[in-house]
Amino acid sequence: MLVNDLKALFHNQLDAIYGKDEVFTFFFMLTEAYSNISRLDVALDINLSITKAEQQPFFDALEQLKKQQPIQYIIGETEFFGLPFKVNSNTLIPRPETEELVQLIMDSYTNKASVNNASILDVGTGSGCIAISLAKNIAKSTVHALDVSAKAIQNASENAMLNQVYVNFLESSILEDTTWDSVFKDLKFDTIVSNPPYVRQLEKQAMSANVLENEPHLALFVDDDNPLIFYKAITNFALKYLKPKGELFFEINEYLGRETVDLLIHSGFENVQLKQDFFGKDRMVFGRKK
Ligand SMILES: C[S@@+](CC[C@H](N)C(=O)[O-])C[C@H]1O[C@@H](n2cnc3c(N)ncnc32)[C@H](O)[C@@H]1O
Repeated sequence: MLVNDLKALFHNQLDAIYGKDEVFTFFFMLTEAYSNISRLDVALDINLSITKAEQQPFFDALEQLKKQQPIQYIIGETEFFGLPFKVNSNTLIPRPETEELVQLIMDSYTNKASVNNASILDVGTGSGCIAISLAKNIAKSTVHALDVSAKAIQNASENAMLNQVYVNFLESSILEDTTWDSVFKDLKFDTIVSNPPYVRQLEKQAMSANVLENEPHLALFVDDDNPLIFYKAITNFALKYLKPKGELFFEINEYLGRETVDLLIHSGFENVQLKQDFFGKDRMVFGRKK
């Protein structure tokens, strides 16, 4: 079959669901993942063809796309901070906003030449995207990462191997403060970072079906009556386990910026700042322990 005919079939069956541009992107993500054919190859060689055996994964992907399954879960891999990450339905698909959070932490280390052998903790690591990106990019750092989900820890461990970095993964709930001493023993951190669950139930109706029906709810949702539950627990944790002058970084719900800033200020953090993401939405809050 000609690759161009296969591409036409994708447009034919999916344009009405996703729009032409998105289908174009999906198709090339699939050709690169399944047959190592680049966009340029397709554009330059209109007679390029693939065998019957090579076609099958494309037909399977087409069916999954029709059901609005995320392309990253279909391919089983995505890119974050320039690195490859395996993803599956047990882990949130890493978002570009979270790359901005990682960049913020990287910048903080550029300004902190005095910190050697930085000790970093990522709470709610999921695919490990934050922890692994920091381990890869901050020289001589020791990175620890926590998640309540054993399947997420499994996925994150595979990603650490894939990216050839060491991360100390811990399976535990940050909400159970009685376990902290046994899990963390005498560890103290220069940086604690978290992108915890922060979507309220009341925001569900504004979410797209492919997120709601495919991504793990454990990673997404909090109760409407206590939307900052993770931020409160992690802030208390940071008061105990951050070194003096250590920093706490959060990705936040765009509608709860003021409340998260107040939480850090009332907990005694200094230099507390709210930062917007690329789209101009309140997305990051950070502060320094006294
Ligand atoms: C929004 S996802 C973030 C995943 C990843 N860090 C990222 O930025 O893509 C939140 C993560 O918190 C984890 N989580 C949920 N409840 C938790 C708890 N009580 N203790 C620790 N982790 C928890 C979920 O399993 C999920 O992996």
